Amino acid sequence: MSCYKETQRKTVHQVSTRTVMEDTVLSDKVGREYLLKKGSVAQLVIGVGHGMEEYWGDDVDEFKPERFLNQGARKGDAEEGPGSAKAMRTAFQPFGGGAHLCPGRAFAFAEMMAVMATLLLGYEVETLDGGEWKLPAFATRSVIDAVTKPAKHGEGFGVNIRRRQGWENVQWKYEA
Ligand code: HEM
Repeated sequence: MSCYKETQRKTVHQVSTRTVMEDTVLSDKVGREYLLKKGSVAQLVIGVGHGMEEYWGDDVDEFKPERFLNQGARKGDAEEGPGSAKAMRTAFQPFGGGAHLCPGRAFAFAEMMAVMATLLLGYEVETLDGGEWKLPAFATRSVIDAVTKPAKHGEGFGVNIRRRQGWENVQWKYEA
């Protein structure tokens, strides 16, 4: 679960687009005000909050699933600031929020868990040279990328997959 969330944090870069219905003033926590004019288009880039040190701490650039461990137990924590359960909850919006919160999120989660469980149970997955797996560098992303891609189109990032011994003839069936 924590790997799933950390992968989303590092890769989901969706943009929510809204039309401003009325002149609206937003203020930030240092008191600066921003006027959003009626009729203009506002875009909220989810990946920005996913990469801000003030929410995640100075290890924000690392792939570190442990940060999501015990999140349920930490829910009521009074602690604030970088890396706190509260800060992470505020910044972590892979499925958007509010009226347009992704209705497919449970389905997407079930699909990903099914694929991961299948791979872990039934297959051997190895790097091309048989060595340790390393997180690839990410390509520079633009605001229109929903998901961050590996640099150089994933060059050198292949894996060998084969059926695990004893699981060669297993047929997989998924029910929801
Ligand atoms: C990991 C996979 C997915 C991610 C990261 C994701 C992310 C998002 C985000 C961020 C939004 C909000 C967009 C906005 O605020 O304008 C959204 C909306 C939406 N998603 Fe997903 N989504 C995923 C999978 C799915 C799946 C599997 C389905 C359908 C089976 C789906 C259907 C929708 C629909 C219909 C909306 C529009 C909801 C509305 O406007 O009220 N999504 N999604």
